[in-house]
Amino acid sequence: MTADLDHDALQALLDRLSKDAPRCFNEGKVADYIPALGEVDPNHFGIAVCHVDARVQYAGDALTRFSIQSIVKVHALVLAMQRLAPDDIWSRVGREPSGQAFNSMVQLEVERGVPRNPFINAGALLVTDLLVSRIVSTQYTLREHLRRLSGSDDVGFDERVARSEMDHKARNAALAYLMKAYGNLDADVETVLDTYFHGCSVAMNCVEMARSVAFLANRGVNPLDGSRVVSPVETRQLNALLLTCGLYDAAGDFAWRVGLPGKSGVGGGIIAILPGRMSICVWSPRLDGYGNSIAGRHALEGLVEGIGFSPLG
Ligand SMILES: NC(=O)CC[C@H](N)C(=O)O
Repeated sequence: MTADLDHDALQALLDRLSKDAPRCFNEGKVADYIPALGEVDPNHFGIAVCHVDARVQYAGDALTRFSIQSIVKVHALVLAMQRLAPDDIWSRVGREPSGQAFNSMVQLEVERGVPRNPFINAGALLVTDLLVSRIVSTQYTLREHLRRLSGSDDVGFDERVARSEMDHKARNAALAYLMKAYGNLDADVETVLDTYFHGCSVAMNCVEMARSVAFLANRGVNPLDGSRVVSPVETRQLNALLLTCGLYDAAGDFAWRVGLPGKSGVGGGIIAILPGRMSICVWSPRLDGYGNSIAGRHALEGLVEGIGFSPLG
């Protein structure tokens, strides 16, 4: 097993992945259903890893901030797990892969307003509802949570992106109202949407993002400051959910190719966890039809191959 590539060998691997990434730049396109996201230069690529001893290594545009979008669904769920009893969460949202697009409506109707998991849009709206119903100033709390986890105290919302999402809210609003109609959403729908869109709008770079999820590689402890984020059992549960549901209806293919728990966002970011070793964040804005970064996924395949180890064998 070569899981413990030394510093220089891993750096050489990250540099090579970054150099090879432009090969993917003729495929896929930037998410433009949120107009403010459509303005991003599509040909960026960045990659960062955060080791469980808090050391960071990176290559490419790893210090350029991007819209974290659905990756925030992980941080929002963690906040809910910190503040609420398990039953309060899991009686309202499932833990099964959806096999449907991240913003699909069909299943939600058939399953009477109970989202399949917290990582599709309906599930994240539900988690947001849990948060806004119980926490005063959820946006502020979420921002502080991200700042603490990433170790960057200027991480914040991109108001232009949040507004752009609100201006094009129809589908997310439909999901939220459908849950409301089934009695599975307590708070005011517009408040839930505004809070959810602000979470999606947060701008972070690959280094900040890798740091913010390093606790998932470290049995629930943030290696930056030694603070406990979640318990070891909750860490395992979160990683299980990431592996089965983190890339929506491409979760099976991602597990097949990369073999790591992961979460993508339509800003082109993907996080992945190598338990016991490191967290990873890649970013490249061109997306495939599932809303996942093409160059990002390729790079993660290359990284796992280069490291020669995955928790799946
Ligand atoms: N997959 C994503 O990143 C989707 C997030 C986006 N803000 C949306 O709600 O549509």
